[in-house]
Amino acid sequence: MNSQIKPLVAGNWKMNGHRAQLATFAQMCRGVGPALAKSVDVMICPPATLIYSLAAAAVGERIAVGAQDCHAAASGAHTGDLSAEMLADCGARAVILGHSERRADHGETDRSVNGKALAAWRAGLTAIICVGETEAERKAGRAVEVVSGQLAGSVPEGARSDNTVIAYEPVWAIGTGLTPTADDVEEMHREIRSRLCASFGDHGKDMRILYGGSVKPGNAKELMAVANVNGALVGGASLKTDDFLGILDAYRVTE
Ligand SMILES: O=C(CO)COP(=O)(O)O
Repeated sequence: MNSQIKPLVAGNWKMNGHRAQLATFAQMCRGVGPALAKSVDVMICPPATLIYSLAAAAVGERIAVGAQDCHAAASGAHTGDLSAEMLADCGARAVILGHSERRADHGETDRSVNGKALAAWRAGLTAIICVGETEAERKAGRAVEVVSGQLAGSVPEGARSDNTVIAYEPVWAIGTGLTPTADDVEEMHREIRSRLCASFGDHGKDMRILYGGSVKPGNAKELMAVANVNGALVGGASLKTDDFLGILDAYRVTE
């Protein structure tokens, strides 16, 4: 286990969940006791429609609430968009940025993600910046090059370990049940760490690097034990209490 950095397990609910899922969130909160919360930070990033209610339900609990995207501006004529300030106002503490689904569906670029990260910091939110190669890029032997380029373009100057989290999510592992081998994860996370250290010095050393892509209770322990893996960004398995708590078991300390 990576001892000196406190890991973070964040659930990304994507475009799933109605108000009925408040009950699921309450169950999850009951499953995260003080001992577990000592070894891992836990977060759920619901769709924007649920941020306020989940954040209200999270008061006094050990699960934080985050968002899935923000606009780079603080306010203005941007129909349908939400600013980082609005998300913070609703109780979000962090925002996922540059997820591959947003890069694919909404044409987000490293440059736009960079602007959104600055907006997140401006509003006092932690930016969870996603990077990851496609299957074709991995097969072409370009995975490290692609991820390095995304890091260089998406993570603004001034990134610190307390305002930025990196999430490595190979696109081909998202929602497919496929995961890279532990060796492949280790290689990529080592590469990401060395680039973060080169760009951000001590902050790069301490910045959390999450792994995301088909994390399940059955593989969490192995993946979370890989060097420089400081937690997980979980999609499908974060929608069900048992699955999510099963992933968190990777951080339960048995006495
Ligand atoms: O995209 C993801 C989290 O952001 C990963 O999704 P899955 O865990 O469903 O593969």
